[in-house]
Amino acid sequence: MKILSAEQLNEADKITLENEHISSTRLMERAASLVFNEIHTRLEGADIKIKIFCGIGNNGGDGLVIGRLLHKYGYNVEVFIVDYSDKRSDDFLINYDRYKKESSSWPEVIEENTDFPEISPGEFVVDAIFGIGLNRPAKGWLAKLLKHINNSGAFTLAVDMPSGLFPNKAPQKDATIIKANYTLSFQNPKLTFFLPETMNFIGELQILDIGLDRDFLKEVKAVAQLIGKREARQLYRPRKRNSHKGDYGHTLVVGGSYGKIGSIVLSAKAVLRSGAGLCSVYTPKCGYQILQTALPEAMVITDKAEKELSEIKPGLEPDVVCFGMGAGKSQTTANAFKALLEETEKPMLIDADGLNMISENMDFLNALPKNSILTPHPKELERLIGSWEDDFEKMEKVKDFSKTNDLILVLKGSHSFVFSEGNMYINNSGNPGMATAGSGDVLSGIIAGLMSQKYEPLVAAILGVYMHGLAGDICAEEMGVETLISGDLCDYLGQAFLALEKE
Ligand SMILES: NC(=O)C1=CN([C@@H]2O[C@H](COP(=O)(O)OP(=O)(O)OC[C@H]3O[C@@H](n4cnc5c(N)ncnc54)[C@H](OP(=O)(O)O)[C@@H]3O)[C@@H](O)[C@H]2O)[C@H](O)CC1
Ligand SMILES: [K+]
Repeated sequence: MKILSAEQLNEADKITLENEHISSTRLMERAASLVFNEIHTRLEGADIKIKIFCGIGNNGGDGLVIGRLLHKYGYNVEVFIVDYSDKRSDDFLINYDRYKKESSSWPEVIEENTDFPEISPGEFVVDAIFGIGLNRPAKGWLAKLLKHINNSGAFTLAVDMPSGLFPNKAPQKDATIIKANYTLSFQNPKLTFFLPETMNFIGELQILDIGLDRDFLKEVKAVAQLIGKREARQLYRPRKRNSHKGDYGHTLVVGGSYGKIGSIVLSAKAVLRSGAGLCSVYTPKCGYQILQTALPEAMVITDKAEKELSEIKPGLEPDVVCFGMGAGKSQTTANAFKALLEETEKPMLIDADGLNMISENMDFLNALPKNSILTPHPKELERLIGSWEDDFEKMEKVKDFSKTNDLILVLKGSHSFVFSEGNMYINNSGNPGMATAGSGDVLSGIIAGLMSQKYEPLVAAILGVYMHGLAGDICAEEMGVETLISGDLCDYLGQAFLALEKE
């Protein structure tokens, strides 16, 4: 699904009105009715106190329509006009009049602190103060009102966006923003819904298709692509019936050091569980028995050194090399890594200590095969590209870094991001249970396993990140987020592939 900016959504709005020959008031009615339906379906007429806070723009107009419909269906609803400006929009005014005509009570107007209503924890708040039109931080009594709502403990539903959050810009450090329990957003998700600094404001997210112009939405260049099941399924290639293990490639996992052999066991297991035909592991001598015992399906080749990688001479030609997990970063290993980079022509996957060694020897980047994949977590990323002011600066820096160096960068996080050629893909599977030791080693193995099956590196990165999250989601459903450990992710990959194939 495309993530669009406020400007693009306003443009879509305009084109829809022209092409459908409808008024903006009709479109508002359509959008807000969908929000009403969602509320009505869940509340089923319950006698719960509903307070709707409406701004004076079109987000506020939506709030008035929702209020009118809830009133019509007999809900216990109170509407408040948050009067932060006298530039009321036309559709706000039309719906303000309609609300007054069709409802027995008139909305209360809030103009200062003393007008704030009391809100109890058991109430239901609808936040329709600001939508995508927010263009500066909320200040003064308005910011206090947002805090008042946040502190009430009431269940808060945000219409289109939590008020105070920009759709495609970082908030100021001290900004006041509605902390929604649930966000019903129109047509397309907005970028700040997925960034680490702002994702916690939206609560649970649901996108409502309000029928904006299909052709426009198809053609417009997205700010980013959100990768869900539908998108992942389009990338997935089911196996042909008539095939053998040679068709699915050979992955070489290189890494491990004394005390860190578990990392490559996890990666190698994930390589095989994601469908690679063959997996070899190149590791210091101390890893031999562990690997042969823990993963008999893998072949093991050992370095001449006992405890660390000293020269990487596997004597075979794999389809893809997955390097770095548990490798350590001694000078000996760094030299071996540099030589490996220089000898390898096919795109590689580099993780963990491989990334750290690059950060300490940035000239290694010149030897990295084009289209290789780097999979840093935020700390490893910082070592690679330096620090950033906010999520937006980080994204710009990563885009530049991946473009300048002709590589694909997977930034791991609650929503992992994939960057390639200036484009951004945001993963929408996964859960907090996956923040556990070795989770990244499994991800590297999945992506490398897909690469060896001749998925293009970018496709392998996007699909791999999605499958990793999906395995985690299925696993967490069954065992809970606390209990999940990385080995489980490998074990649940099978269910994840089955779930992907299912409609
Ligand atoms: N896009 C669509 O397809 C549809 C959108 N709908 C809804 O419309 C809103 C967007 O409405 P809009 O009127 O553009 O903007 P807002 O309601 O979010 O904001 C209103 C005005 O508030 C002013 N503003 C911005 N920031 C502040 C601030 N910090 N303090 C005070 N005032 C502020 C700003 O005007 P200025 O001229 O003062 O700058 C805004 O214009 C969208 O989110 C949907 O809910 C439709 O109903 C369906 C179609
Ligand atoms: K809102």
